[in-house]
Formats: sequence, C-alpha cells, structure tokens
Amino acid sequence: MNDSDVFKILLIGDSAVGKTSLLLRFTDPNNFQETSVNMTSVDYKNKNITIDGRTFNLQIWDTAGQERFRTITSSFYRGAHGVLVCYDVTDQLTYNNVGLWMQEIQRYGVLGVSRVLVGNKCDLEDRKLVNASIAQEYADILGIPFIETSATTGVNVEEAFMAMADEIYRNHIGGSKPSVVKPVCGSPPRTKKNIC
Ligand SMILES: Nc1nc2c(ncn2[C@@H]2O[C@H](COP(=O)(O)OP(=O)(O)OP(=O)(O)O)[C@@H](O)[C@H]2O)c(=O)[nH]1
Repeated sequence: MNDSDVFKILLIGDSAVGKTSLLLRFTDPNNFQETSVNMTSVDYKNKNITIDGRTFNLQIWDTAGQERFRTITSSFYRGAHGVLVCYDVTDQLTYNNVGLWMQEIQRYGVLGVSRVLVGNKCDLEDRKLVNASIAQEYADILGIPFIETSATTGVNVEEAFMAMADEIYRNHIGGSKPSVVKPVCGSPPRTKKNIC
C-alpha cells in the first residue's frame, strides 16, 4: 500500500460527545461495549475500506481527552486529510462550539482538509436539542456533508466514516464518487455534489 492510499482522519469536538465510541464502533463493531469506552485510551485505529474497487487504509485518530484542556496541538492536525467534527445532539453547547472547532481546523489543518459534520447520540430522541435542519443548513453553507449518528446503536456510523473517505478520495485523489449520506437517523439518502 502506498502512502497515498493511507487517509489520516481526526475525530474532534467537545469532551464526551462520543468520539472514542464512534471510533471503536466503526473499527471494531463486533466487540463494541459502551462500558469499556471510558477506560480505553485510544491514539488511533486503522480500518481498510474500498472505494471504486481500490483499497484505502483509514488511520483514524482520537484526541484521547486532550480537548478537555484545549491542548490539542498543531502536531495532531499535521498531515490530516480529513476531520470529523462531532457534537452531541442532546447538548446544545457542544453544537455551539462546532464553529470554534472549525476555526481550529483552519488554524492548524492543511489547506483543503476535508470535513464532515457529525451529530452523535441520535438514539436519544427524547433528549434531542439540536435540530438536524439547523446543522444541515450550517453544513450546506460550509459545503460539507452532515450526518447524525449513534455510536450506541451503530446507526450511520459506517456511513459517517465512508462519507469522510469519499470526501478525501474526491479532494485528494481526484476521484469522482459523490458522497451519498443519509444525514438524519431514518431519513432518505441525500447526494452531495457541490463541495468546494
Ligand atoms: N446514548 C448514547 N450515548 C453515547 C453515544 N456515544 C457515546 N455515548 C456515551 O457518551 C459518553 C462519552 O463517550 P466517549 O466516546 O467517551 O466521548 P468522547 O468524545 O471520546 O469523550 P472524551 O474522551 O472526553 O473526549 C460515554 O458514556 C458513552 O457511552 C451514543 O451514540 N448514544
């Protein structure tokens, strides 16, 4: 596998939005246990995926709690192809802070880094505070995919990482595959073609 076939992907967002859970659910779905998430200190995990018949290695990095102290350094962002910016759909503040995380990406990220906006914990329907249409509007303004996920049930987790991989594939490799994302838990798929 060439270096160009490795996609470095970061998970960022406020503390406790479910970044580690998403990472573990995606990379090891059969062994996913919520109880082990808090005890696990993850740096990064790998998973191979296929796009247009070509295999790519996703190297997915977790902040391992550094964001609590706002000590994410520029080295974390170095060489990143894509960033999943995560918030918790039941916690308005984590959504309000998404703009700050976008600024961090601009400040430290490489030019043209791909982004996907992820609203996690969509299984907690009764406690939902962040309206998906507001998040979708924001993502549309930025020209990036938006998707709601649940690391607990697994809903849309694979789709979120695949949307990220598709973005990187198109932006960095020059592939033409459009991201097809099902943004809200249970809504019909949506094709995104107008990414800058
Ligand atoms: N209901 C529900 N709970 C979730 C979901 N994802 C994560 N959680 C819970 O939310 C809490 C925080 O999850 P983490 O995966 O540790 O979140 P994090 O963003 O990595 O947190 P830090 O390590 O502080 O950065 C844990 O108790 C998880 O079990 C989800 O999709 N639904």
